[in-house]
Amino acid sequence: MGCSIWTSRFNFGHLKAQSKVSVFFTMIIFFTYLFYCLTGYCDSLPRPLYEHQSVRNKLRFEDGSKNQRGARWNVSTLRELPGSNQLGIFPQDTRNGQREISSDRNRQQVEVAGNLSVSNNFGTKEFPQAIIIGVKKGGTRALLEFLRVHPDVRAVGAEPHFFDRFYDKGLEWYRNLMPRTLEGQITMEKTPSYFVTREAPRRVFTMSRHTKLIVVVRDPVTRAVSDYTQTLSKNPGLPSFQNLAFKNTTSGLIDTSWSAVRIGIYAKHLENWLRYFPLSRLLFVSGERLVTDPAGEMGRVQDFLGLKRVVTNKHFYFNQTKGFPCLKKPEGSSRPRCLGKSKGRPHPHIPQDVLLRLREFYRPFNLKFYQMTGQDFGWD
Ligand SMILES: Nc1ncnc2c1ncn2[C@@H]1O[C@H](COP(=O)(O)OS(=O)(=O)O)[C@@H](OP(=O)(O)O)[C@H]1O
Repeated sequence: MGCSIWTSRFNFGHLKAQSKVSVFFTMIIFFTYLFYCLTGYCDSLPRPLYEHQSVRNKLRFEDGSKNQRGARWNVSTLRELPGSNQLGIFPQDTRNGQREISSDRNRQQVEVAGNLSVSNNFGTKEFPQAIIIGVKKGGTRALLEFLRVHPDVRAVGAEPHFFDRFYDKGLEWYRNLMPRTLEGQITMEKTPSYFVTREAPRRVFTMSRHTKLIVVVRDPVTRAVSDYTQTLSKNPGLPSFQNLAFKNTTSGLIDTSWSAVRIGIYAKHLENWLRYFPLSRLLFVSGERLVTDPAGEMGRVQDFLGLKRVVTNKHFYFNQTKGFPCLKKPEGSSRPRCLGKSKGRPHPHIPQDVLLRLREFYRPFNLKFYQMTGQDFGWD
């Protein structure tokens, strides 16, 4: 029956066999396209530039202005935008059940899995106005994830390592790694090895002398043990901590060529940065207080960055099992999340006399660092 309707409506009798075949295929293509559009995929086709612009012009902040610093997006306007759901603008539409920010890689997977935010599609890629330059194992990941909760902060998840490893790729390469930002939002990245890279201060200065620099510092002895723990986890055959820390165990001479020791001589590395940047461009965050009072430390960071104090006590809860503060609602998710297993892991036992000797070694450098920064971190 269906077949007879088909033949009565579309009588191809007068056409040659070849023409019949081409009409048949044209219709298949047409109906496939129609089906595609009905299921919503046509929205992903490229649109003319002026259409993108008009979409962008539709974006307004809640107070009615455009691009105003500190203002929030008018979410209802965004919901009305064509294709907004396909862009995954609203995290609640794209939850993927992942609870831990377990690593840089996972962070990116979370983003790729559908949590593309507004700024992934609108705005421009800018050089970072602020960089977390160190220190390794200081708590840099925690700080970056806490900052990403702020609506005016957009940050790269992975460590770009531009100013130490990939400088020859050029500044445009670096800028391209950045997430898109809207006016009023700041771009950030974190690469803890910058703090100890000799060329990094000059290179960052060349990019912009106005770059704000954040250093998360932690008791250098605990930091060294944390660093050692990380290397040990990748290489279980590693010699003992004391074997690596001392040039000679009987003389008790510290081996400063071991990076786990060298990184903790903060005063020496800071001197390098102060050749290019005034102290006012640097903020020193206490890694210890970031654990005991994350909201307090975040207050200082937001002030330094010229941001409204949005990330406060209400964003954190203390996870008893992990023994660390975790986020109630990290960026792009509405579920509580702690940092991954490699953050806040147990350290191996190091003999007390070894730790005391190392503490003694660091004392003069710590005092110098307190003087230089005007802050007493209380490690001694
Ligand atoms: N909220 C929260 N959750 C988990 N871990 C936290 C947190 N805040 C600070 N820390 C401390 O961060 C230490 C890791 O520092 P980094 O992120 O700078 O490490 S890395 O250099 O990026 O590898 C990590 O070091 P370890 O304890 O040695 O694992 C933690 O002590």
